[in-house]
Amino acid sequence: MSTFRFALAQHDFPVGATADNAQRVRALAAEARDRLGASLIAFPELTISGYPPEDLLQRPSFLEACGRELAALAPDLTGIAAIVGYPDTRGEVFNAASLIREGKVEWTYHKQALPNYTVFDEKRYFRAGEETHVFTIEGVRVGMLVCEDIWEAEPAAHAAQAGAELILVINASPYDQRQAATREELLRRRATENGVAIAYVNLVGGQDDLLFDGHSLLVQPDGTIAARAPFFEDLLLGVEYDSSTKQLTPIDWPAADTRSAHEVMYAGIVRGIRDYVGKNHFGGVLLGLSGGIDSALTLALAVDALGKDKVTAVMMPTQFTSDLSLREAKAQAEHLGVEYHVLPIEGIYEAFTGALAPVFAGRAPDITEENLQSRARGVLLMAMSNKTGRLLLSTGNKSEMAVGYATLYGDMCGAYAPLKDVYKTVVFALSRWRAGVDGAIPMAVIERPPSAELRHEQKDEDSLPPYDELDAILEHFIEGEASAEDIIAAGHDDATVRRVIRMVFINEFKRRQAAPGPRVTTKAFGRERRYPITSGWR
Ligand SMILES: Nc1ncnc2c1ncn2[C@@H]1O[C@H](COP(=O)(O)OP(=O)(O)OC[C@H]2O[C@@H]([n+]3cccc(C(=O)O)c3)[C@H](O)[C@@H]2O)[C@@H](O)[C@H]1O
Ligand SMILES: Nc1ncnc2c1ncn2[C@@H]1O[C@H](COP(=O)(O)OP(=O)(O)OP(=O)(O)O)[C@@H](O)[C@H]1O
Ligand SMILES: NC(=O)CC[C@H](N)C(=O)O
Repeated sequence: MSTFRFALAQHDFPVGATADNAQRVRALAAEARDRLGASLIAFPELTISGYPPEDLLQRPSFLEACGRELAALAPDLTGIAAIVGYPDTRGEVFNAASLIREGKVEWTYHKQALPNYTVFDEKRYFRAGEETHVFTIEGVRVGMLVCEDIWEAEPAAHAAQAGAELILVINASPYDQRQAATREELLRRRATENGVAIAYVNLVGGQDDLLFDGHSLLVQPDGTIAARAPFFEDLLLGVEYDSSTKQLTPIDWPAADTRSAHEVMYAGIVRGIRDYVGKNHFGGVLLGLSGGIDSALTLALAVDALGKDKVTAVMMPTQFTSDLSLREAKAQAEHLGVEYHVLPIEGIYEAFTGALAPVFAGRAPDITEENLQSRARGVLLMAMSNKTGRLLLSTGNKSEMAVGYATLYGDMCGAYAPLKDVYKTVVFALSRWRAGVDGAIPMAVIERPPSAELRHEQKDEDSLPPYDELDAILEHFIEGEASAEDIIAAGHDDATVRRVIRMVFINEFKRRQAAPGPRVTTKAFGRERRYPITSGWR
């Protein structure tokens, strides 16, 4: 009979911070040994470099630094073995996991399955490993896998055939709204196919447009989930494996997450803002607060991420700004306790149109004048960003980014776009939930009809289909890759479908210039959906 105790480090390992990441390995290994009595600790995929390091992997000096940090860990980790991920360079580069035990790097495993789809480009950087690896610790035979390895059947099967009774998978698996369910189903399948227990440890944190959710898992050989760690929290998790019963037992895990899917998405976006601002060393954020729902939700998210003292909201009214907008923007800013300014832009707008009058003589006002208002706001917000060192959040949502309903160099100004991958209908759902917690978003803002207030009595629905309909069409087209005919066959109006699809195609140029924002759906704009700007295909 043999039981052994190990630890899973569900933690953030920021990209490129090689020395800090190695220090975090030392600290967590000591804590796992002393507090949890663990004889092994496993860290997430590419621990030292962070994930994904992208083209840093093409710099020899970066690869050397990763190798150096890994080697320097060996003498420091005493009384506990550690599995640490890093890019291993041997002529070619491998996505590797090494076991450090008793002062030396005992072996190194190379990831066999390299993902090269959706947000992953691993074949651009890595050569695939070809060997199964099973090792013994405290009398238990453990199979070593790295992330995508478990998404294919063979690596786990080969480890089981080589005698593994427990499989340890270290991961950097990004969040999307369906991912947790997909992973669980997959892990159950691998456990039952091979009659092995599986311990799955995942990275946490925001990295540019990716969110890593943690949500580490323990799976019994019969496919039962023995434990689920909460989403988006840094945790050191203890585990006991009993080889006489082949069961895993969580030691001291926090209660399982009971949050709804929308609450988890909200928590992910909060984490994304906090990590983007913190890891890029900004003192805070600012945003234009219009009295509409997108900026109201963005403000609530920013305050939840950073605290009220690090957030500035600016109302910039014109003659088209309604009393409701002025009242509710002020009410929300006061309720949340953020720094709040009112900067009218009427004078700036008149100066612009006055300067342009000689060139525009004889031309009727049109969208040009609407865009000037949006751009005047962008100029003021960027000036405030320059002066205060606060980063500008842009407030556009996925529905708007899809159809180009935003002004280039206007409301598209900004460094990070928290709602970039959130459809407008989901903006409503998240806002209703958040308003219900403590009134962080005024109900009057949620219930009013969406309007850009760039001319009198303007409503979004004058120029766009109702958001329920728009989002349903967009989801078929973007996430589902459906054709116009498929979407029409699903019950949508022919002319509307064709108009929406046309808008998505012709607005690629705007999306290429848009700020990054956290990915929450199964197909986000950006690295995951790369369309040509110049294209004859409609
Ligand atoms: N293929 C292409 N490649 C590169 N650049 C291209 C281009 N096509 C146009 N352009 C350029 O882009 C310009 C047009 O883009 P842009 O200046 O942004 O202006 P545009 O797209 O014409 O207008 C902005 C749209 O956003 C809506 N809006 C604005 C502000 C807020 C909200 C809201 O409620 O959230 C909505 C507004 O109602 C309007 O539909 C053209 O004048 C041209 O310079
Ligand atoms: N009066 C205003 N004062 C401050 N910022 C504004 C104002 N009007 C627009 N903005 C900024 O421009 C963004 C886009 O605004 P707009 O109202 O045109 O569209 P929207 O998509 O309906 O957004 P929202 O729901 O926040 O109003 C807003 O989210 C806000 O950041
Ligand atoms: N880093 C990886 O190998 C991740 C790929 C995997 N399919 C996932 O999303 O979990």
